[in-house]
Amino acid sequence: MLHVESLSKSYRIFESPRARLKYLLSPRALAPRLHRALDDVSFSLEPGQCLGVVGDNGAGKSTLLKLIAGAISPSSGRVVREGRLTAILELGAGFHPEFSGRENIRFAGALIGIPADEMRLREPEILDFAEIGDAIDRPVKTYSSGMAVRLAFALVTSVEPDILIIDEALAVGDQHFQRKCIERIESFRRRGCTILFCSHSMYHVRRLCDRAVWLREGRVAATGATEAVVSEYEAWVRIRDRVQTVPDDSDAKGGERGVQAEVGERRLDGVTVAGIGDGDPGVLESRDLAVTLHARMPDGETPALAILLERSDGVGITAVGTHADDFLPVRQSDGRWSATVRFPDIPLYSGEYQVSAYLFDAAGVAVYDEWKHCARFRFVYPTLETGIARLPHEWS
Ligand SMILES: Nc1ncnc2c1ncn2[C@@H]1O[C@H](COP(=O)(O)OP(=O)(O)OP(=O)(O)O)[C@@H](O)[C@H]1O
Repeated sequence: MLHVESLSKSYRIFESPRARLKYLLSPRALAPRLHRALDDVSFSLEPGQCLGVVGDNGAGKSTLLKLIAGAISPSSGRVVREGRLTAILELGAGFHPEFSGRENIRFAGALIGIPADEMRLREPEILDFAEIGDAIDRPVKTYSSGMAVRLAFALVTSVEPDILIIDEALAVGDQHFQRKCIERIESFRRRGCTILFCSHSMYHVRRLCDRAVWLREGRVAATGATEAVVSEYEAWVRIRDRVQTVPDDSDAKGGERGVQAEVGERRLDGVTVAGIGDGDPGVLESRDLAVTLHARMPDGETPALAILLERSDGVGITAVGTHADDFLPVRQSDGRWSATVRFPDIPLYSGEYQVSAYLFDAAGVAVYDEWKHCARFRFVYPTLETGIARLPHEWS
């Protein structure tokens, strides 16, 4: 239904409007800087699949959706799609501000290829869904952003498309409107409509999408089943939010330091999980889970070490760190720092689990190194209950 192949987009960045004009008038003028907003993105969607597009502000989500909708053209790569596509790209974009909502409905019909008389037939249903009352005959420039998006959503979904693109449309609606939108999106999906849904609301992405793609600085950071991708993104956000500027006297080049930082002297140097048998993943042979972390730090600095334990589908179980538990890692004779965390009689159910390791500064603020999913294991618990963890409990 939709095939996106090595899609990239670079925007030209001009120093000023004047520089833009000069460049347009004379190709020999100073060439603009290029900003790569999307870099080599590929995926395919089948009919009825709903893809959530997640990522930080400026990660390239809207650029991707605009390219798929054909609103802008790619610098390289291609989009192959079938059937009728409709899109809500930017709130209210496409509406003419001076004209009324009703007039805009008629223009929009022409734009999405619906004849005027058919559009008139659909009008009552659109008005009914948008629920903006008399405002339909007022100029769109007087609408609140919530009203504009109600009308945009009602309009775009008045004809069932084969591919529907929704960029952040639910964010401004109230709960009643969000519920209606979700119901409509779900009914489209059941009937085989392919949907791309971009949102900062992980709740909505989890609710609506069966697949997700996480964009980071224009590149695909993760893609796959929604829960795995969204949890990975959320874990990364949690870590990133703890990041602060590294002091000037460090070997860092300054600025904000993310989890991908390559700080040569500050790095993880080994992670082991005790008692994992052969296999992929091997079975944890003990009821206790013990993870040992090793790290290197420059002389005079102490590290904080942490692990994140997740189910293999990305559902987080727990994150623990030496800084939070007031434990100082131990300096070994070879100069490495080490710490072992032990979970006695680990309260998990049978399943596959993964461990990620992190190296922080002593306060647990700056992230120096991260080994994501560096160890995996299977845990076998001899009863049939399911869930995330076995909570201590009692009956009475
Ligand atoms: N027309 C443009 N000209 C120049 N740069 C642009 C243009 N449109 C977007 N960009 C830049 O491209 C990058 C990706 O922007 P995009 O709008 O796709 O991000 P996004 O993930 O949708 O962000 P948000 O969550 O804030 O909507 C950003 O750095 C943005 O500043």
